[in-house]
Amino acid sequence: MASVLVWSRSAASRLFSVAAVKRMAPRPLVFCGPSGAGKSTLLKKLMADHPDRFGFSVSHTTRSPRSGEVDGREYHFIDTDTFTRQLQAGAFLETAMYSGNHYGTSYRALLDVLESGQWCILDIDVQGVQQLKQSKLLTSQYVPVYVFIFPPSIEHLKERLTSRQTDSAEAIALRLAKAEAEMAYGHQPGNFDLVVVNDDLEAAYAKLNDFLSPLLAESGDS
Ligand SMILES: Nc1ncnc2c1ncn2[C@@H]1O[C@H](COP(=O)(O)OP(=O)(O)OP(=O)(O)O)[C@@H](O)[C@H]1O
Repeated sequence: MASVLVWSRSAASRLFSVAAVKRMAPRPLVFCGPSGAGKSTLLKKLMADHPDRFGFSVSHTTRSPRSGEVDGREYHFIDTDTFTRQLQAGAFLETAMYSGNHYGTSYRALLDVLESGQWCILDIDVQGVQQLKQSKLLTSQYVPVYVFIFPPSIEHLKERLTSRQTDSAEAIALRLAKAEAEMAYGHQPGNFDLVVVNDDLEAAYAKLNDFLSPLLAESGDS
């Protein structure tokens, strides 16, 4: 009887520690939405409210480094042949092409952040989200949280992109053209765990934070 009790205690503590390990696992946080919807603005607030809980993975790109950019810090800068080889070897979780250059998030880059104990923010477009949803590693081991940020309207989006003053008129037109299809994907039920309309910034942030805070608490102190 005593030995059964001893076994039960150790079994219970084993079970408890397995549950604790599961509970502790940080998660990939996927942020999607049209350019100018306010993803970076909301992420900045989230990171300020939960210091040290989030990290960004370092992507690979075939574009040339800009002045001040350091290989391995802003991006891993690689040539097209290397990108193609790594892509064929299955190194990337998601890839995209912008302005004639390849970009990709490698499994390794994501795992580096998660294994350091931080949630990993993935600010990616709809194609990236679709690729991520195919990933067996993510669905079985690391379950992402998918968030979509909507602007109040296309008119607001245009106004925000224009007043941000970071893009040419041509680039803004391209971003707006892409926005409609992206928002249609965001509207489809089941594609995202949370959708937020970023109209009033404080209200939008409160909705995001109310949703994420309990999830963060599950994987450590928030
Ligand atoms: N709720 C809001 N009301 C008004 N302006 C906002 C709001 N949220 C963000 N903005 C402004 O809109 C502009 C676009 O926001 P932001 O750069 O965060 O968008 P983004 O989705 O990260 O875009 P991108 O994908 O191009 O990086 C910024 O100038 C930002 O200050």
